[in-house]
Amino acid sequence: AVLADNDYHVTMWTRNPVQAKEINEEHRNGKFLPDAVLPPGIVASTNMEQALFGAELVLFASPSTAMREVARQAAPFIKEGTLCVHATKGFESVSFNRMTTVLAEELQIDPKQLVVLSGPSHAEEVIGKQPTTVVVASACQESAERAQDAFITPYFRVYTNPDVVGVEVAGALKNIIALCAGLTEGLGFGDNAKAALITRGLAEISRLGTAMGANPLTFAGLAGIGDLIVTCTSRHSRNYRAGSMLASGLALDDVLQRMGMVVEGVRTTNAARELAASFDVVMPITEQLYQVLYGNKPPRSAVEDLMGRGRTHEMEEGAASWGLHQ
Ligand SMILES: NC(=O)c1ccc[n+]([C@@H]2O[C@H](COP(=O)([O-])OP(=O)(O)OC[C@H]3O[C@@H](n4cnc5c(N)ncnc54)[C@H](O)[C@@H]3O)[C@@H](O)[C@H]2O)c1
Ligand SMILES: O=P(O)(O)OC[C@H](O)CO
Repeated sequence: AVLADNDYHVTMWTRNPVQAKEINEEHRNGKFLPDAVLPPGIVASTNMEQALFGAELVLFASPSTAMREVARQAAPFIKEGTLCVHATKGFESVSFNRMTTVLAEELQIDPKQLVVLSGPSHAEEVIGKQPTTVVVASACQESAERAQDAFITPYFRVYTNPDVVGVEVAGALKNIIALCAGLTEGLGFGDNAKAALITRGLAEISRLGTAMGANPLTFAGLAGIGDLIVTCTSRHSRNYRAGSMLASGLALDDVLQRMGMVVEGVRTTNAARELAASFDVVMPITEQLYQVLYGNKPPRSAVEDLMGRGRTHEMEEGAASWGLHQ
């Protein structure tokens, strides 16, 4: 819808013919955005070749689990020089690859053509043209600026950033903390607990991200603290809502069934735990959520264990010195 507002001819690809028909004939996407009317110029197709014909920009927005499969189908129809942007917030299962890695492998294009778009941007508000800010990151400044030009509108402000790793890692990991924020709300805890999760969550996201090669400052930006705030506080967040349902005692499978939409934080918790182990990074919140999701640990015990951890310094080892600030 943002691209259509910028006068692009937009074709959406979906595997679901009923959804394509609804978009084409009623300009609605009822299951996902029930209250919205789509710009009438948007066309939907189940035919990948038709959808990508002549495209100068392709936006991949599948769940992370489907990215490789969708990119593989798209690859034969993407021409040289096409800008490939993705808005997916997660890692690939098993390989724990970032999404630009998956896209580079499947599309066989120069990584300079790849861009990640991330930040606090619930679709329900973007479609209503509510003021929203996002970041586009690419290894190539020109590609980032092409994406910025394509997406920027008076209600959708786009910043650029060269830190692809940081923007992708921040966007994926914030969903873990949002699940936890929903859990604490469901347990009846208050705003102090939520603020603690956001702050200490940001600390462990930054630790893993910098170990993976990110610029620490990215985590103070839109993809980092910006998306953490919105996902940990918004009624639109599926991760937050799923966390709150888990706290009510529902089994994980039942929660996912009821959500009927992707809850990226569930798989990302496993991915982050594995990445933390391989980069030798401590992620206590992620570890406790993993035990709740995959080890049947009662959420209340997880909170007790987090609160009862050994005493630590707020900053990284060596990042602060008593002598300097007294
Ligand atoms: N919804 C938001 O506000 C929002 C904002 C920014 C980023 N994201 C990210 O975008 C990604 C997608 O989220 P969403 O909200 O659109 O999820 P969703 O669950 O609402 O929709 C996912 C769509 O992908 C389709 N799909 C699933 N598996 C597929 C496959 N194998 N092949 C083809 N299509 C498949 C589903 O049928 C559905 O239409 C996620 O990584 C999410 O974190 C979402
Ligand atoms: O609904 P969620 O929890 O998947 O969050 C959607 C977006 O990532 C918010 O920026």
